[in-house]
This record gives sequence, structure tokens and C-alpha cells, in this order.
Amino acid sequence: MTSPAMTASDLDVSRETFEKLELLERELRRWQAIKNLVGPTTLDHIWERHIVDSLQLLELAPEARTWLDLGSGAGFPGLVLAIAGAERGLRVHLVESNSRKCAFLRHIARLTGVAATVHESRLETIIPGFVGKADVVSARALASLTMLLDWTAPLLKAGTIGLFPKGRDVETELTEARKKWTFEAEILPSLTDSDARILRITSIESHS
Ligand SMILES: C[S@@+](CC[C@H](N)C(=O)[O-])C[C@H]1O[C@@H](n2cnc3c(N)ncnc32)[C@H](O)[C@@H]1O
Repeated sequence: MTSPAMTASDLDVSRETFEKLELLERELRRWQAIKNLVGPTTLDHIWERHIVDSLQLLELAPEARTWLDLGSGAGFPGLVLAIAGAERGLRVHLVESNSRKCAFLRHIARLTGVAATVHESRLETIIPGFVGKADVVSARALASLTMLLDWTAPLLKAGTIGLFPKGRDVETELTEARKKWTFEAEILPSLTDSDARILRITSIESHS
């Protein structure tokens, strides 16, 4: 799936949002040549693998106004959500420890003018400041579910919704995480990969 085959109405976004997503695609291709921001094999499928895959999270938390994205990389899903959520007043906080990737995130945030704040830091440092403040926390391709819950439990306990895209091993990850945590998880289908799932976590308690 490449951009000429895609339209704003395919994605159900405004013309303005679509143009900003196209800009993100163009800049990612330009920066990739020198900065190697994403897995090279995913470049042939930027729209499907990265943009649409990120975009699908927005409707899973339509009321969200403050969104925390951990390990944002080149902006997936956080930057795409900041672009697509701008018209509904969404602000996205992007947490990324790699300075090359942060430079790219800041560059796109500046070019598009969307409400994205880049935190060039380790997520362990940033999370405490968002307890009771983030409506949603997301993380794609960052860590096992158990580790994500270890990090985000203080947020989830305070009412933040967790949205975690996961691959085909989701059941194994759930079994492992349930050894330590009790939580409510909806397992939602992914629109871009029939083997993948999205976990929507709404409450959590530790066993001990
Ligand atoms: C595999 S990449 C995934 C990037 C993006 N979420 C995606 O799906 O394309 C994981 C990213 O998390 C960042 N990362 C890993 N551990 C982190 C930490 N403790 N704090 C902040 N960022 C971290 C890495 O620098 C990397 O960019």
C-alpha cells in the first residue's frame, strides 16, 4: 500500500490531515537515507505498516485529549495520532530516548504545527509526571506486555487507558502478564494485519 493508492476518504480523514500524513511519509523517506529511522524493509509499506496501523488507535479512545506514547521511534503511533487528532484538540506526548529519532519527531511536529511534545528521555523518568494526567498511554513494538504493565501500572491505576498493539503471540503475553497482574483487557482486531491484535487495558491490580 503506497500513498498514490490512498486517499483522504479511504482513511476517513480531512484533506488537511491527509496532506500532513503525506508530508510525514516524504520526510521519513528523506531522513531514512541518512538516519535509518525505521526497519528498511518496512519502507515499501509505510502507509499500511506505519501510518494506517497507527491511525486505527485513534477511534479506540475518541474522548482522549492527553495521550502519552512510549518509545515513539519515528512517530508510530504517536506522531500520526497527533496529526490525525489535531482537529479534536488532542495533545500527544512522545517519549523517545534516541536523539536522532527525537530530532525527526521535532522536525515533523514543527512542519505540521500539531500539538506534539517530544520528551527526549527514558520513559521511566517521564511516566511519574503523567499519573492522573494522561487519558491514554500507548506503546508499539517496545516491550513485552509484562514489562509494559510494570512501567504503566501507576497510570492505569489512576484511570489511564492502555492501548498496546501486539503480534501473533498476544495470548502467550497475556498468560505471562497474568502471573503478576490482574487486569481488564479487550483483545481487538488490527485493521492492517490479520495476525495482530490491539490490547485495550482499562484496570489493573498487582497480585501481591
Ligand atoms: C522497536 S522501536 C519502536 C518504535 C515505534 N514505536 C514503532 O512502532 O515504530 C522502540 C523504540 O523505543 C525506544 N526506547 C526503548 N527503550 C526506551 C526507554 N526506556 N525510554 C524511551 N524510549 C525507549 C527506542 O529508542 C526505539 O526508538
